[in-house]
Amino acid sequence: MAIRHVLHQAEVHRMRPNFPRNLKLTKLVCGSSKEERAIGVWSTSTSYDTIVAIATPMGNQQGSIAIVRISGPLAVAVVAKYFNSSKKSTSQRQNRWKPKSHFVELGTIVDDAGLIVDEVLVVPMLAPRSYTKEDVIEIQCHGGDVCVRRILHLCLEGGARLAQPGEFTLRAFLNGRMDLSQAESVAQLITAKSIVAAEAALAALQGGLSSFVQAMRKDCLELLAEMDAHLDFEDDIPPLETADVIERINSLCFRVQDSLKTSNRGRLLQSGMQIAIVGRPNVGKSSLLNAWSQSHRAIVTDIAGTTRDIVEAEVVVGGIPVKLLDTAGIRETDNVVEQMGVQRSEAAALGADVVVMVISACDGWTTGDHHIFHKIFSVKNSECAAGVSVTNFTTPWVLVQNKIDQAAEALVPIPDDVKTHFSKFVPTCAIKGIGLHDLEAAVVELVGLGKACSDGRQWAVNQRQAEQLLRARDALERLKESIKQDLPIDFWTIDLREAVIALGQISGDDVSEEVLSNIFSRFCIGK
Ligand SMILES: Nc1nc2c(c(=O)[nH]1)N(C=O)[C@@H](CNc1ccc(C(=O)N[C@@H](CCC(=O)O)C(=O)O)cc1)CN2
Ligand SMILES: Nc1nc2c(ncn2[C@@H]2O[C@H](COP(=O)(O)OP(=O)(O)OP(=O)(O)O)[C@@H](O)[C@H]2O)c(=O)[nH]1
Ligand SMILES: [Mg+2]
Repeated sequence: MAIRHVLHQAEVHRMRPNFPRNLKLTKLVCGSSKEERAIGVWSTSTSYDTIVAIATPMGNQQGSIAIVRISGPLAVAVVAKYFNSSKKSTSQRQNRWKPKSHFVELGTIVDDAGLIVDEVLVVPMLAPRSYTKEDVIEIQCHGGDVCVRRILHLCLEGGARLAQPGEFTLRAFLNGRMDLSQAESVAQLITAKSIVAAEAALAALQGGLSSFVQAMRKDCLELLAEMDAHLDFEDDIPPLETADVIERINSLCFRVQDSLKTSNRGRLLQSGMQIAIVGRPNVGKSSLLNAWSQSHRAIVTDIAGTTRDIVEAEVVVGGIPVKLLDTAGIRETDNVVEQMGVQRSEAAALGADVVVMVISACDGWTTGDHHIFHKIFSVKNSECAAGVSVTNFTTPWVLVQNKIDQAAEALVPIPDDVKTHFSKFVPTCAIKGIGLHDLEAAVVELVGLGKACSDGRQWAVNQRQAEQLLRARDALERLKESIKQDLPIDFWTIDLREAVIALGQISGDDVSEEVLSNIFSRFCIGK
């Protein structure tokens, strides 16, 4: 039968310091009935039951060692049922296993029938000195699915329940080990596909992003307190200095904007980057892809219209994986196959994170170039205007002027109205590999990959965090407007409160159950 505890809010916060204060919690459930398990990640993990999961990969890869991790008040009791320590003297004398925190113990796992299941190492980490701040026991057993699954089943029979995805880290968050942005970075670290991405996640895990956001939230709260004091005791305190308030809001806006700048980098670290190489036939797009990827992926001939389909090559730019897309030369054509190729080229350019447009330096800027540019640029821009990207990040365009070996001058004149839309101009000679270094440097700079090094900040915000930062920024902008229009202080506090809530959605101080479930359900089991 399930045991139910009814706890007061104060008691909840004593036991779970990071429990979001905006969530009303009237009842904590402790038990394992079907009905209670069906309540979901949130409700079950706010209870005090004991969870267990396999923390190491399962299935396809065969590891030599695997770890079963248990966390919760019954962790010691569950393991004690099955663990037979090789330190016989103590365990036999007291007839009960007494784990010593942070000391590894060798022994065997023995099932109810007395059969040895595996020889294991057990690592007890007793509350609060553990990842979840609860009693945690790790059982390190032999790899392969059999041992680890048998031990998992024993733990389940012994009184633990299977952990939901991300539930260990959810507990680490609720119990005050880390804030929400740090918890999110744990998932980012596990799924990182490059060293740079891992470094960014680690910087956030170490609290870089948390302290930045928490400092902003604290400043907002202080300002809010001053405004509230004015509303309550207007006559007793000197009036608010508008200039001072505006200055403080400006500083906040600047910091919000500063952190938003990392969001494009965050997106690219998470998912990699696609660069489309577009241009007229025969300007040297395929030669450029081959030179950049140091391969012969694409066929190169002096016949215009050689490339008909998208040709992909993988390179690493600024530490992140990049997919280069060589496309069919874009031109008006009656050939059906070539027409389809041209459509694919345009689609590739529309989906790319960076567009590299290649022209031939010996031909200069031709009407064909003009046509291609306007066609793709107008469609891509209308997408941005429609709000496809959260941070209004517009895709950078790079103009590569190829075949400089045959041109009279390195940089051909480009019409002014076109020139402004290109962020970088790079002269190259694809067949000799000249200018590729500059091209990479241009891309790194344009997508903000280099910034981490220059100001020492490595973390980058994810899409969810960027959305909240935008919300905070808009609220602060509205606040400035209200002050300028001399609206009553009540109006100011509405916007400022909104900024506080938005920042609290990043730190986890103000966060809905739905958002938490959403974040943690994307973790892997055992984390
Ligand atoms: N075996 C194992 N390896 C692991 C983890 C784990 O949980 N188990 N980690 C899980 O993510 C990561 C390491 N992170 C961890 C962070 C904090 C604590 C911890 O127990 N902290 C306590 C105790 C510190 C002490 O007393 O030395 C604390 O800070 O209070 C453990 C692991 C990666 N490697
Ligand atoms: N001199 C010189 N020739 C080049 C250079 N880059 C490419 N070429 C030549 O230009 C011709 C066309 O090169 P490709 O790379 O096939 O051109 P493309 O833009 O892919 O052409 P399509 O696939 O038809 O759209 C080939 O003969 C290349 O050897 C360069 O930098 N200098
Ligand atoms: Mg080609």
